Amino acid sequence: MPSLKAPASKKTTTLTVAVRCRPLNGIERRRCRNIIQVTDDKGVTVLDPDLAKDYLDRIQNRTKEKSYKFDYAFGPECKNEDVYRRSIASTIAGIVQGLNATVFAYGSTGSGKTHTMVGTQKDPGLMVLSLHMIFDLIKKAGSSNEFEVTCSYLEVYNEVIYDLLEKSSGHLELREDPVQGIVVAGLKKIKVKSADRILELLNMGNSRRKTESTEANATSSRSHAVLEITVKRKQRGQYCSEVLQGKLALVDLAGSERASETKSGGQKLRDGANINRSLLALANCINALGKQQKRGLAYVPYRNSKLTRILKDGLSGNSQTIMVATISPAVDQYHHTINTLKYADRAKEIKTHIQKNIGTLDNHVADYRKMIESLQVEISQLRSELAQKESQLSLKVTDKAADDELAWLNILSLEIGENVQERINLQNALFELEEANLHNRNELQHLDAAIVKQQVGEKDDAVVQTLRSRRQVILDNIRDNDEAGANYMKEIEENEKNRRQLQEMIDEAIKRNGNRTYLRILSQYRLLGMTNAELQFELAIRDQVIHNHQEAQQNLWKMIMGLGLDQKQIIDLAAKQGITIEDWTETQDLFGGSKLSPNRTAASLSPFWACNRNFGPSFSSTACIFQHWQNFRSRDHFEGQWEGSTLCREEHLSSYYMLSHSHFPSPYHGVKMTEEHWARGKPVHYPEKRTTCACNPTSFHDDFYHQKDHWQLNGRSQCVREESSCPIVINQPLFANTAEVYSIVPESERVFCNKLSSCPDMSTLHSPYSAIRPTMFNATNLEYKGHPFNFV
Ligand SMILES: Nc1ncnc2c1ncn2[C@@H]1O[C@H](COP(=O)(O)OP(=O)(O)OP(=O)(O)O)[C@@H](O)[C@H]1O
Repeated sequence: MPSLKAPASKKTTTLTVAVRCRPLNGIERRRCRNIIQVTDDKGVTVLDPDLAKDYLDRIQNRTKEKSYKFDYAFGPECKNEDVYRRSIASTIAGIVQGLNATVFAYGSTGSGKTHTMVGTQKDPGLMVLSLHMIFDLIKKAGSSNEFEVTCSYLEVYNEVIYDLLEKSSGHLELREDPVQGIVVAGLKKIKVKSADRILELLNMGNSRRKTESTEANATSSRSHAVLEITVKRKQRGQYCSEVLQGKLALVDLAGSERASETKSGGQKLRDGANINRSLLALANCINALGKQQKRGLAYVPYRNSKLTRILKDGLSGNSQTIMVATISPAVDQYHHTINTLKYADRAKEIKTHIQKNIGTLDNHVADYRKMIESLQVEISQLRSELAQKESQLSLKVTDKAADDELAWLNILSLEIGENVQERINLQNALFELEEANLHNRNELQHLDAAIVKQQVGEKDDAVVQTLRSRRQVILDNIRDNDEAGANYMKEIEENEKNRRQLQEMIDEAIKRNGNRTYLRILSQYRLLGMTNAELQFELAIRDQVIHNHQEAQQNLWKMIMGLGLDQKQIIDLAAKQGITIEDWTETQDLFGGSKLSPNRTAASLSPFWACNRNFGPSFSSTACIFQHWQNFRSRDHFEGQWEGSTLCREEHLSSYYMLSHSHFPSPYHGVKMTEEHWARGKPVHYPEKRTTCACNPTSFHDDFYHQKDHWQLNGRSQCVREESSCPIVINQPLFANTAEVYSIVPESERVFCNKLSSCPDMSTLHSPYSAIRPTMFNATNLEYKGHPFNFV
């Protein structure tokens, strides 16, 4: 069981924003006026672009001149070295100490992003300078430390991720790892021993990067490039020393432009639209994050583009982040310049949290990761086998129609992959939105209570006014988030429609074709099956991490309980720290079984419950379903029994996870119940041992067996007792199936099943209180087990 570890110290910091103005180029010097003044090492003034002002503007002193202050400002005379030394170097030094950092250049096309990040031979950019510094620091650290440096380089082009260190990279997908955050599955990570080796790789990657000549820039980057350097540090010769892991992401964004300005068409126009989509998503994230500091929980739409998902950590997670906003001094770039400075100004508000990454991986998580790695190896083997078979096939193929068909199938399989990824992404977005709104609703409740208290008692108008305006902000957030949720739902519907179309196309192809194509489809399916398995393992890891967190939280609660504080004192103390206790009953078994706070509403429950309620069947049936013990709480039968919520969770088709929620009668997990544990239908003794079980549904029935007085599922007792009036009392087995969740409300001696989600009608049960998964307790099953458990 994981123990509660003292957390590594976390420091909240704001994004560092540096503005850099490039010099006018030859053509601009002849044709344009310079409108940028870097007033000091922090200030930038954009002069009014209109020299000929109309009379009214002049007499009213109206001007478009604007001044800004940033952390750093660099004029046209500054070299990359100056930018690096003043604004970046100290952050880079943290990488070898186990800290994360992100540096990205943001600005319109031709404003100098690539010049700043990549640079030239004469004026090497921030990527090159950072690498040299990292290796210098490693050298200085001496022989007592052991270092491992790895490097990856990717580009996002037209919303597809490519590996720039691979000669002909396929499409790569993003994966959400609960420990590492967003990772790019299959991205090559090369171990490097010197800065020169990385520079070699960098040059190779840059030569593969998509660039085009546009009206605005002769070598305009059409893709967003991310160079990531990971530095692991360990004390040499020590068997079990801490491993520090620092990560540096250096990002060169593609240029944003208007199609009309770049005079682009065709493919270029498509690139432009996708580039702008990513940049728009980035701008929206900056907006929301900037706002969030002032407004509470507004949803941040990271999921709207691959770029923002990749940059998520740099924008709000564990990273010291530096934004270099690049601007052109040319008067005809006035609007772009103001736009860039506006976002740079907003970005100053963004907060991130920096924390040393100290190796503390649990063994089982590492095991899962190994499994994923071996699966990935298998997938890549399968891919190359497939490629081999295809080339053999194509040697024999003379028929053009068949070739076309194969090409079509290739596109189709890519589309299937994208469709699945998109659906997962959208559903995760819904979860996040729901969680954000849950916090908002919670705060709303507290605010309402505080307003009523003020109005009834102290009557301080200023306080009431402040509370009311905060309330309005929260209401706005809820509305915005609900709107975003509705849009995501629409996108899910659209995605589902596409999925059906793809399925129909495959069915049609199978019907029409002979052996070869059919086999090909099967191979593709197998490949997708592997990817699916990989995704399920990701979920398993996530569940495991959630479970560990719950355990750690429980230990924390124990500690708090040990201090002898009562419920109110704890809530007050937590509120002072800005912490809202959402589910008080989670703590109740730690209070020695005392009953607490029965008056909860959906808003104060755990997020899982509310997500089920708010999104209804279509949401829950595709993501996860949760059931709440609350259904029973008001009933007399349950006086004195547990009243916490139970979380049952099923993900995808092949894995079935049941997480112990601490207030679920967790003392019983993994423990066989015997007579002495029961008195008048209630448990009287809490054994100590706890486990969480995970089992495969195919073996569900076999694992679930009945013994004299208890049912047991993979080591978890289900507490069954026989009574004369009703044959079996099942006290608390609550199960969720992908599309079926039932609660059973006790009605005197009878129990009625309530349908909570889409499922066939359920019969009435002869049992005072129970909730069951019907597929498990069907009549045959019970007859087979020899129990008089009757369906009416
Ligand atoms: N600080 C600078 N000093 C000298 N030349 C610069 C500077 N910044 C940019 N340039 C020059 O301006 C031109 C455009 O710069 P760059 O390609 O870096 O722009 P960009 O913002 O990356 O454009 P895009 O978004 O289209 O890729 C290049 O020729 C580059 O050498």
